[in-house]
Amino acid sequence: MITSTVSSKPQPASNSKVCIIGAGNFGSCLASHLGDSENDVFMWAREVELINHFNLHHRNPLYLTEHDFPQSITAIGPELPDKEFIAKMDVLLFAIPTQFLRTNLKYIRDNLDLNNLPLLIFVNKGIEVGTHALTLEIIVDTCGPEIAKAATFISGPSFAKEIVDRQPTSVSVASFTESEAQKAANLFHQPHFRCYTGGDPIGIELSGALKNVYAIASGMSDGLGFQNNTRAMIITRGLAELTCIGTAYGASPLTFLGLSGVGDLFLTCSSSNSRNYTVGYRLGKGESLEEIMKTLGSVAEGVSTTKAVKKVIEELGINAPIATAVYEVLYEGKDTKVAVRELMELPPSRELDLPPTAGGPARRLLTKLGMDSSDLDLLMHPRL
Ligand SMILES: NC(=O)C1=CN([C@@H]2O[C@H](COP(=O)(O)OP(=O)(O)OC[C@H]3O[C@@H](n4cnc5c(N)ncnc54)[C@H](O)[C@@H]3O)[C@@H](O)[C@H]2O)C=CC1
Ligand SMILES: O=C(CO)COP(=O)(O)O
Repeated sequence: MITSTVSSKPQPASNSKVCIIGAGNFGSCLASHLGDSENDVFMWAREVELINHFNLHHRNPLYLTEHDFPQSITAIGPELPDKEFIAKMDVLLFAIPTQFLRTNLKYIRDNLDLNNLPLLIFVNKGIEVGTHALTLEIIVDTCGPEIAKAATFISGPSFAKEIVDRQPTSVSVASFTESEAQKAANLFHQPHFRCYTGGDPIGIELSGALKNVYAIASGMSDGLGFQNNTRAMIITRGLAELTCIGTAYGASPLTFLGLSGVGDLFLTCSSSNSRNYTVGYRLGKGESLEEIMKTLGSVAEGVSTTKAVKKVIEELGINAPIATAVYEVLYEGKDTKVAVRELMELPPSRELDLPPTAGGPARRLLTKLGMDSSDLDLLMHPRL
């Protein structure tokens, strides 16, 4: 396992000071989860009305509106936390959509002290449009390699609403710095919430981002009126595509069999509680993407990620027909029924073929992180 040279704080115990950047469905869900176990939680929001309402009523007026939040949470904002505030935090957790992360990190970078770094956790599931960068790369670009190596990623089948209802849930937690992943796992662990640690942050990031694209495909199929066989086909072929893209990228194929991979793929492809599934379902019913986006009321990362994935697939020279079909429906106006017919008319092919040459994008990312090619072997064959 690779280690970072930043000097991070010791294991946060309960009574840790946690600052969550983002007060949407997942940010406020995690604030509630961590507030439940006696941490001092500060939840940053952009919306002044949300902050005032939350501090008065311990309810979020915009997201998870029925939930009573623990008294130990204080809403802060709309200015991002300053250096003095961050210096007091044991944990800084980012729960905002991927497309807004770079701007916010650029600001926060100047307020981070490398000699007294809080545990940094990222839970967003997407790929940046334009750069097609993973979150790890956004962190290297904005905060430098040492902070990126210490960053920890949490991903897996975890609807916000079900976590606050204390439904038994498990997630994957990965970092290049094992001790940071372990700290995050200990922090989040509760009787209804289990964490499994691993050393393939690139793999868990790719699975979290890509499953959203297949959730759109699955929703589309259900919206068109197809039934269980078709959904099972999309989930299974989606897993094959996802594993193929991820392996060519430089992640471990085994990661895609974990909670962040098949676990989250299965969840979001089969539930109308998923926003990405819902986007697909409504497209299948004939609504326009524009109308859906205007009325969804919450982020569906798969919509922007599909654009970035198209670039990744092209660069890798990978055949990913389902992701390509989703792109054509979302961005080239292809009719959903035509997309399905074309997919079904593809010639027979081998069921599972992992790409022979692997690892270009991951190798470039590791170079940015100051790691070498032997680290890629570690990444592709990690101790999961
Ligand atoms: N909702 C869920 O069950 C889960 C969500 N996630 C991931 O967490 C991330 C956040 O998702 P949600 O909280 O569900 O989204 P949401 O749509 O419920 O909330 C988005 C939050 O981001 C904030 N935001 C919007 N634009 C911003 C900007 N320019 N700068 C800073 N903040 C901005 C909004 O004010 C809001 O607080 C996404 O990447 C999502 O895929 C991951 C696991 C589960
Ligand atoms: O990632 C999620 C649950 O694990 C949430 O999925 P949606 O963003 O599609 O709602």
